Amino acid sequence: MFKVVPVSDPPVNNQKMVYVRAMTEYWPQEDPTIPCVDAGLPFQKGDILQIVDQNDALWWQARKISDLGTCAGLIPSNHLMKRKQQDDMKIDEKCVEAAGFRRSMRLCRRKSHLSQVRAGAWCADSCCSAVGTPYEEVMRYQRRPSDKHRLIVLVGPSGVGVNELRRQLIELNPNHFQSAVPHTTRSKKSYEMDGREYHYVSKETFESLMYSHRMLEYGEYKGHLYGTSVDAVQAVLDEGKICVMDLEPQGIQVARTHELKPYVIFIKPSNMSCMKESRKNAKIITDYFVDMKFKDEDLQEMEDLAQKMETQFGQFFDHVIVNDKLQEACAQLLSAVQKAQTEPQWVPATWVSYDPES
Ligand SMILES: Nc1ncnc2c1ncn2[C@@H]1O[C@H](COP(=O)(O)OP(=O)(O)OP(=O)(O)O)[C@@H](O)[C@H]1O
Repeated sequence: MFKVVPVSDPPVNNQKMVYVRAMTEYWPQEDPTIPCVDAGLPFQKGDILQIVDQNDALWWQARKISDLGTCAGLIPSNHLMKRKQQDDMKIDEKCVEAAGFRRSMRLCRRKSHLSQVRAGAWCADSCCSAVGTPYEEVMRYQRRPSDKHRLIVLVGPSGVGVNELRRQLIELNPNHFQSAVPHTTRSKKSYEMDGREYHYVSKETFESLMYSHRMLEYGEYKGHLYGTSVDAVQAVLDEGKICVMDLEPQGIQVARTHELKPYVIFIKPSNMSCMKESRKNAKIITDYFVDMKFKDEDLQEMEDLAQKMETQFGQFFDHVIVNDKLQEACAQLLSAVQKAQTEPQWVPATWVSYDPES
């Protein structure tokens, strides 16, 4: 049975329009259970959908907001999509593959301790999100000038230029952009100052932050713990500045809270031939060598990892920047960061209607 909904504005029957972010993808052609393939609406992770009708328990009608002029199409209801995901054994295969993500020792982040400790978490986190919430209800949010700034999160495969872009952005206006000061359990060096390079804390203090979920990411390196706390980010935001941080992608879900309202930017490598040209003088730091030149296999590895990140975490990316020419990427980053703070954006509905009492 179908209900035919004419394309109209305002909403039919004065129903409140519901908007959702697709946390998974859907291809009607590959779904043998859809009542009418031609009526199906294909969508990708991260697409924002306007739900036109959700009266049927199994099949909803929706439009993509990028294409509101077109007719609504059929999509599986929340309930049906969850059931499909649970039945779909492919999810398990993806997990096995994801669990194999390792940054090589050769092309390893300086914060390699983080990736090593958290590598196993990629699998668990991504699968939870896959079977947990097929659709996340979203609303338009526009930051008022009196509100704190949104946290800017940069994500990307190791070596793509996340740190370089963050550095360049901060250099443009250090009074406006700032990184959060990380915590460490290692002892302070003579030239360092508490609260400048790091917050130097005991293992007990660090662990209590970890267990009370106040660490956005953390890991161990040469026997010492390192991490970035929610409070360190808040301290930057409380000063009226924009906090810019890079995160491993599995940390995105931890950061996605009403308090931080992160805007996630994925930094992506361009194609191999462009990368070979733009990175011919670039240097990377590995666990063993400082200032190594990029090899072809490093660039290939970067491309592969970027693809996997997009497949697994693309639903969380608010914006994507291809980092080919550095100055262009930097200009794009500045513009995206400004838009995130001044223009309406889709965010989880719970961030807008947040009730601290509930
Ligand atoms: N668009 C670009 N063109 C040329 N060189 C670049 C570009 N982007 C970054 N680089 C250079 O590539 C190298 C690696 O960049 P960066 O350290 O920022 O990588 P990353 O993504 O932070 O990874 P890691 O955490 O492993 O260092 C640096 O030498 C940086 O200056």
